[in-house]
Amino acid sequence: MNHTKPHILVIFGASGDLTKRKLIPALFDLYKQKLLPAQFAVLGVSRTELSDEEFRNRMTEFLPEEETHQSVVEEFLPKLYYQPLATDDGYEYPILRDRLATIAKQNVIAENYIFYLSTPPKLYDVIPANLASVELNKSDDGFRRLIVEKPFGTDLASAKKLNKKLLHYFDEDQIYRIDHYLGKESVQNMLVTRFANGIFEPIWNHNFIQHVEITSAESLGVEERGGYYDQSGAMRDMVQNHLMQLVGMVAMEPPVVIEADAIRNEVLKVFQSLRPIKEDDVASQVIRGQYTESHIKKELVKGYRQEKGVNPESRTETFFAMKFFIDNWRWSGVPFYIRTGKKLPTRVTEVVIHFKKTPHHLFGTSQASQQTSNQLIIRIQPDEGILLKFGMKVPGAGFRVQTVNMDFHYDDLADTHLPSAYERLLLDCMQGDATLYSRGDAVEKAWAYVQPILDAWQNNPDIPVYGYPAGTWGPEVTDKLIEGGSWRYPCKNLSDDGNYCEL
Ligand SMILES: NC(=O)C1=CN([C@@H]2O[C@H](COP(=O)(O)OP(=O)(O)OC[C@H]3O[C@@H](n4cnc5c(N)ncnc54)[C@H](OP(=O)(O)O)[C@@H]3O)[C@@H](O)[C@H]2O)C=CC1
Ligand SMILES: O=C1O[C@H](COP(=O)(O)O)[C@@H](O)[C@H](O)[C@H]1O
Repeated sequence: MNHTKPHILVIFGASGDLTKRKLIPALFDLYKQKLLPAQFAVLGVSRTELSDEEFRNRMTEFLPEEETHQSVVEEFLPKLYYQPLATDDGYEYPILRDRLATIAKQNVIAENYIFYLSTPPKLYDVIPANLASVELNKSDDGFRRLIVEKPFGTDLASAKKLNKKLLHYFDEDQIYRIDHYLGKESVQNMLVTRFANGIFEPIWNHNFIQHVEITSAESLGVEERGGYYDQSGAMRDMVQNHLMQLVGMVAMEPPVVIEADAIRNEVLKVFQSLRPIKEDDVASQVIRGQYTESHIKKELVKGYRQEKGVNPESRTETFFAMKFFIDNWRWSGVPFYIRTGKKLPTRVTEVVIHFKKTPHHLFGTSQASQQTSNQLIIRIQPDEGILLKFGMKVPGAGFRVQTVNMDFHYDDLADTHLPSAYERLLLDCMQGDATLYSRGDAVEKAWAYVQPILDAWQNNPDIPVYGYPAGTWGPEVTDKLIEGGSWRYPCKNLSDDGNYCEL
């Protein structure tokens, strides 16, 4: 059943990269699956002069080419409209209000509007103010929702300021702060793995878990985004938002119900329980790195400082790793390790739960032959799935133990469409479900947690930025972060490791 009410989705920043690469293809996929209401329209808005027809033509390039879709594409395109507008000029907003009313009338759409901010962040407070100036922010007759893209500020102070401004014009329940990691099917599956399985739930705590490792690696560098990235770095780009949200999902208590506030309350509690990092401990608990020139598969690869838009003396981190603790009943004493970086050997995001070893060594005399440490690997991407590693007897004489795999891959499910993160999140917002969107208080709490790290880096130039050759797993010193253990070095396929590893 389609629970989505008729509405118009207004995309600010419609001539930009995100709109063409992610938003329009996601909307098309929803349309194809008949998940959009019959009365639905998209109004693209930005300064570039384009007609409706020109906008439709531009977007066509980003829709799938398969012949079977051509008729669907032809049905979909007329739903797209375009309005050139100086988005930062309040005087132009009556034009927007009138255009919306006309589209609504033409298509018999009730005046329900979603405003998507896909512009440079400097407009995130300007556009809501301008919408309010023509009373597009509130209505008694229809809904008004605001989707805000990341980044939500660049530090704690700016995040608070942004929240305050947004809340001046929209209520919290109208605001949808997007974190596309929460839209990933495999991230949501973490809740199901944890809370729908009697075998996992009882052991998900400090009694059974030795440590938790979270990796989000990218093989790409900064590509065309050097200018943006050099002002941001891995901490602001990936850690404060996506990785913190993953930590929330792994560590949260069971919510009372699967509803937005119940889940978001539990995520907030995790952030509230993070043991604060002291500025003085940053050098030992946190590692930052930057990729340097190297050869990957015999090809010379640029170092970060040679990338377009990057300061040749930049100290911006393209790699980040950290050890931290969650001081609550469930996680007392369990170290968490996270790492993320660009130009690492492969693109992979996964959570590895390392279970404690058995209390007594029964089999064999050497450490290696006696025990395996069981691992549960939740693969977010690619090859989405779950892998359990456990010890089995090597057939034959004696009792030698070897580690074997039990795995599930989403790909094995026949005919299952894994929705893209934007597809899922857009649909949720259309249905008024904010469960997979970040709440303002949690965003601020996440910033508050990482702020001492940013301060330490700013105040203490002696904290090193370690170099690592592009195509490697980050600075060598990262290996020493995990006490008594080592990082998993994942391959493209979830189940591969050891002697065979396709990257
Ligand atoms: N691209 C991506 O994959 C991701 C992007 N984001 C975030 O989404 C937002 C949009 O990103 P992206 O599409 O890549 O950005 P682009 O630079 O490609 O597009 C920016 C858009 O904003 C419009 N715009 C309106 N007013 C202004 C103004 N005053 N100055 C500059 N541009 C203006 C531009 O169009 P015009 O010049 O015609 O007005 C353009 O359509 C950013 O905040 C980014 O951080 C987040 C995650 C991923
Ligand atoms: O938000 C961002 O995420 C992407 C990584 O997203 P993924 O879905 O491909 O894992 C990252 O490349 C980008 O720098 C960052 O802004």
